[in-house]
Amino acid sequence: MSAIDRPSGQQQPTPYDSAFLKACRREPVPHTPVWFMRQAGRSLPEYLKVREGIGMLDSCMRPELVKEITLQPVRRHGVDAAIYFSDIVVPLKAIGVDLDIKPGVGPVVAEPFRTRADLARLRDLTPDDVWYVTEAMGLLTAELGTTPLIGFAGAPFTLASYLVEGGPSRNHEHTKALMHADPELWADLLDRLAEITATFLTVQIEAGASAVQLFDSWAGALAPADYRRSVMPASAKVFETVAGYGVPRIHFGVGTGELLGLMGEAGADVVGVDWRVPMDEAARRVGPGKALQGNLDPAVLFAGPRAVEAAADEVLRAAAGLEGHVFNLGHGVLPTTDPDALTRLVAHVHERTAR
Ligand SMILES: Cc1c2[nH]c(c1CCC(=O)O)Cc1[nH]c(c(CCC(=O)O)c1C)Cc1[nH]c(c(CCC(=O)O)c1C)Cc1[nH]c(c(C)c1CCC(=O)O)C2
Repeated sequence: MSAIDRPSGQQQPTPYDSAFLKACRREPVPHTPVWFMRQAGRSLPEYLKVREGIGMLDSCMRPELVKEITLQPVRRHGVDAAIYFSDIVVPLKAIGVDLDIKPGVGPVVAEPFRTRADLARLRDLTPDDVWYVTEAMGLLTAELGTTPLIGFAGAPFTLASYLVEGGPSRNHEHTKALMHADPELWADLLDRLAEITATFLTVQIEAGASAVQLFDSWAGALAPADYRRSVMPASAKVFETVAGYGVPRIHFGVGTGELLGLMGEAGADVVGVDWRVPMDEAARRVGPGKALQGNLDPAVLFAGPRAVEAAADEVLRAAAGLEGHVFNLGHGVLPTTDPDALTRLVAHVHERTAR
């Protein structure tokens, strides 16, 4: 039985009836569910402790450690979902791309992708390449019980940006240059990445993920016409490949106010919204038939409890008319965030929205 099937008879309870999955399916909820992008990580002292002396990518390949880090924010904050501890570049590393995650910088690729010959460096991903994901997810779902586990992957465009730039980039100039100068090579590159990403998500769903999120973090750098023509087909292919499992598919990017409609159209069930667009306006842009996730500005968490509550209430007011709302930040938890501010925020949203 997969994690999303409705439990029946004497079977173990599953996450199917959790507030998070109900909100994703746009069903009535007992309270608005909350989780935070980057909830597992540097804001938690218990994370820093277990990660001591272990590289980021190494830590992603140790199932017991992944289990512990994934569970930490669930235990501490009482969030409504766990997000699997990994990184968007893990599947690329798993097929042999020479890359590392540099602390304070992000993913750095030894030899940037620029030519057709580079495509040969992107072989198919197989489940065996990421055996540790299957193992860690098995450990996690056994422990999480009715709490849903969210799997994730980087979207083809965001992965391509790291590969082509060779690392984090403000302007994505090499990536956009390739997209415009050699549309055929660009399409082939994104299609390769879509296949790898789809396989990576499939592995996670088969191992028990109750929902999956596609992070197209840097898609907001694109004009809508370029997104539609040169990026959306690859992301749509990813969503289409995993559609048959029936697990909610979340699609998120930063600065994507002008792309929200297209990001829904790409095949998402839930569209992630950053803090720049109010939730009611985001709902208009996305259109009917989709749930929304978001969108408190992560920097507001530094403003003290009263200001955080006021800002959270504003998000809830704007989202009040939505059919499905998953409360989240508009981007990831900032590393210096006070964890207690997150714990208080979860309790506040639950209290305010209890029905
Ligand atoms: C763009 C992107 C990356 N990785 C990810 C994205 C998309 C989300 C987003 O837009 O923020 C996704 C990601 N990365 C990580 C998670 C874990 C799950 C969670 O959300 O709690 C998730 C969902 C762990 C991580 N991934 C990384 C860390 C920090 C490294 C560490 O703790 O040593 C963690 C906890 C490293 C990483 N990896 C990446 C960056 C930009 C960084 C930060 C670099 C830095 O500032 O040090 C690439």
